[in-house]
Amino acid sequence: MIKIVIAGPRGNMGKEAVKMATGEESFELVAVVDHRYNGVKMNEIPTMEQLDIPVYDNMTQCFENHPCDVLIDLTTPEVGKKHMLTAFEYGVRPVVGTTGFTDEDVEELSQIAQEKQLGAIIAPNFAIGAILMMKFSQMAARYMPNVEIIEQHHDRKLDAPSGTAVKTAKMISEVREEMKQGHPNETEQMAGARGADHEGLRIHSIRLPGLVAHQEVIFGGEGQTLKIRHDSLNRASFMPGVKLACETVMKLDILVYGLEHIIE
Ligand SMILES: NC(=O)C1=CN([C@@H]2O[C@H](COP(=O)(O)OP(=O)(O)OC[C@H]3O[C@@H](n4cnc5c(N)ncnc54)[C@H](O)[C@@H]3O)[C@@H](O)[C@H]2O)C=CC1
Ligand SMILES: O=C(O)C1=N[C@H](C(=O)O)C[C@H](O)C1
Repeated sequence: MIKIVIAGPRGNMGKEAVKMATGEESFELVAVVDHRYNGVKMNEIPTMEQLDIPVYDNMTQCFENHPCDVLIDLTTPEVGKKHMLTAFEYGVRPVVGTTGFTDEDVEELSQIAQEKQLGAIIAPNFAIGAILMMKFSQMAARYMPNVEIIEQHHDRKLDAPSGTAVKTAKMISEVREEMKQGHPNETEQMAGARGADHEGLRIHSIRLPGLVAHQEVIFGGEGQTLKIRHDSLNRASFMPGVKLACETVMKLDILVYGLEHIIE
């Protein structure tokens, strides 16, 4: 039985993760952490799943009262990092879907995981199809290095570009030399028209109500284009990946950044 705590249980992802964790026979949800509520049960909060599970507004207090194996964090980057540091102190393995971590954050957290020999997973995208989209894009970039990313998300999203777009760009950079794209003399008539620049690869972020999470990676070559696209149509699409991460993190003694390292 893997004992789990979830941070962010009222969020889009947190709600889905609560359903997943309580629906799995080998998982036990022991508590949740939400910055607005403390000392109540989930079923006393109308916006939470109606469960007889304690709610804390403080991770330390939560871990003191409920020893557990895995923390699932689905909050914001500042909060997620703090939660991870507390989890490491208590020997709890973090599974983090929260996006917006800097390279320095990931490096710092990796070092701590290594020192403590404690498993941790930060996954910018838990959807299996999105992992494949990233892997296929890396494969295509070897042959078609002119590439741009268009990511589309709901308008409640805080970070841009998305964690998935940043991870895709980094994976492409492993096989593509830094290269400026477009006309050498191009200018932006309006700031931002050419999107964000990752080693010459452009990333464009669209935010609109009605969207969930979508990404298209477009490659251009002489007389041809290639488009690799993934769409998450709901948050349930992420849950098989969250489940797999919770199971896998128990066998790790380092931090793994990206589910592509787990799905071979
Ligand atoms: N890795 C993946 O596959 C996915 C990652 N995400 C990421 O997960 C994060 C959450 O996304 P959503 O659920 O859509 O956002 P959301 O805004 O619906 O939920 C975030 C929740 O965190 C809670 N929160 C904020 N501060 C907190 C604190 N100190 N302690 C406990 N809870 C706190 C908020 O109350 C809110 O309920 C974002 O960073 C998003 O980019 C989202 C979808 C998929
Ligand atoms: O905020 C979201 O919704 C999502 N965030 C992740 C990201 O930033 O890539 C994963 C997915 O795209 C949904």
